[in-house]
This record gives sequence, structure tokens and C-alpha cells, in this order.
Amino acid sequence: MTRTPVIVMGAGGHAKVCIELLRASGKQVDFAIGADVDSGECVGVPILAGDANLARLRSEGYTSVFIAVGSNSLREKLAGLATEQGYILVNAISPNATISPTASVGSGVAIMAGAVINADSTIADLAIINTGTTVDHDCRIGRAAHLAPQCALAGNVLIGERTFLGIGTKVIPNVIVESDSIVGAGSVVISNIGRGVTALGVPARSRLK
Ligand SMILES: CC(=O)SCCNC(=O)CCNC(=O)[C@H](O)C(C)(C)COP(=O)(O)OP(=O)(O)OC[C@H]1O[C@@H](n2cnc3c(N)ncnc32)[C@H](O)[C@@H]1OP(=O)(O)O
Repeated sequence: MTRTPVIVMGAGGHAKVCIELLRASGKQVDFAIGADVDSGECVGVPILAGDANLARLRSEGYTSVFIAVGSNSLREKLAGLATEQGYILVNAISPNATISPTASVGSGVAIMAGAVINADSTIADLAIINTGTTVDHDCRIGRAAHLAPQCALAGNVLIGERTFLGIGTKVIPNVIVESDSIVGAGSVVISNIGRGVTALGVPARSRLK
């Protein structure tokens, strides 16, 4: 089997986990691209300082990238930059995640160890399904959304684009959390949450700005 080396954008804590996921699925990570001030290495991968390295590495023949940046909007922006340059967005999926054969998973997606994606669920491009999170049947997780560790989504839940669910969030069946929203850690979502709001608590209520 030929191994196409992968470039990782990001050099922080999330990048550490993603590099280890990529390695666990047999991929070789050659470089991590960090901020202009970054140097050293990220779990053994040399860090290159600054986004300009992306174009340089493309001209040297690299074609595969993984965007390992926790910010949902920045991840989406960097993915646009990379695909404009001709990169392919690979996935970083733990061999210890359980994904239904009827689920569909986009590109540039991270699925950490212990995550479960059940029947007929859809995970859009650039989403993060973090450690131990369960996504039950018929859910739709939007582009560049992030479900932090230990979230539990019941059946037929919709999570909008770039929405973030904090660690340990629970969502009951048939609920919609619209795009660009934030749900605080440990919240229990029992009714729809609108676009661009922060919701907190048990049950989760929108916070007034
Ligand atoms: C592998 C990884 O690490 S993945 C990353 C996982 N990260 C997370 O899960 C982070 C989740 N973040 C949170 O829950 C944050 O508290 C947020 C985003 C909801 C709010 O953050 P901030 O806007 O900074 O809120 P701040 O800390 O100022 O708190 C404002 C008020 O909300 C309350 N509050 C904050 N978070 C929560 C919460 N999760 N549940 C209930 N109340 C909360 C605070 O107690 C405070 O109440 P007060 O005004 O009565 O004192």
C-alpha cells in the first residue's frame, strides 16, 4: 500500500489528538503548520510557522491536508484556502470509533476514540465528533460543527453549521440546534435552539446578550 503523506494545519492540543488519529489509521504526517510564532514539534511532527507554508508544500507535491483547528469558523476558512490550492481534505477517524454502515461521513472530519455514529446519520465536512460522543440514528451534523467529548445526541437531532456543543451536552430526540450557536458544557437540550445564540443549563435556555 502506498502512503500519501498528510500535512496538518494546526499545532495545538486538538492537532495533537488528530495527528495521533491519522497515525492510528495508517497515515504518515510530515508537517504541522502552526501560527507565525510557533516552532518545535507537535507529538513528534515538525512545526512550520505560518499559513504560507501550505502553498509551498503544495508546490513540492503534497496533496493531502487535515485542518486540525478547534475554532469552527477558522477551520472552515482554512479548509477553503487549502482546497483552492488543490489539496484534498482527508479524514482523521479513530479505529476505535463505531460508525454505522448506513451513516455518511464527509471530508475533513475528525471522529475521536469511543465515538458512535448510528444508522442513517450524516456528518458533514469538517465536523468534529469528539471523544466518546454518541450520535444516534437519523441525526444530521452540519458542516464544521463540533460536538465536544461525551456529548449524547438522541435520534433525529439536527446540529447546524459551525455550531459547538460543549463537553457532556445531551440532546433529546427531534431537536434542532441551528447554525453558529454554542451550547454550554453539561447542558441538556430539550427544545429547539435558534441561530447564533449561546444556550446553557438544564434544561438549556438561550442566554440574553
Ligand atoms: C477536547 C476539548 O477540550 S474540546 C473543548 C470542550 N470545551 C467545552 O466544553 C467548553 C464549553 N464552554 C462553556 O460551557 C462556557 O462556559 C460557555 C462557552 C458556555 C460560556 O463561556 P463564557 O461566555 O466565557 O461565560 P462565563 O464563563 O463568563 O459565564 C457566564 C455565566 O454563565 C454561566 N455558565 C457558563 N457556562 C455554563 C454552563 N456550561 N452551564 C451553566 N451555566 C454556565 C456562568 O456560571 C456565568 O453565570 P453568572 O453570570 O451567573 O455568574
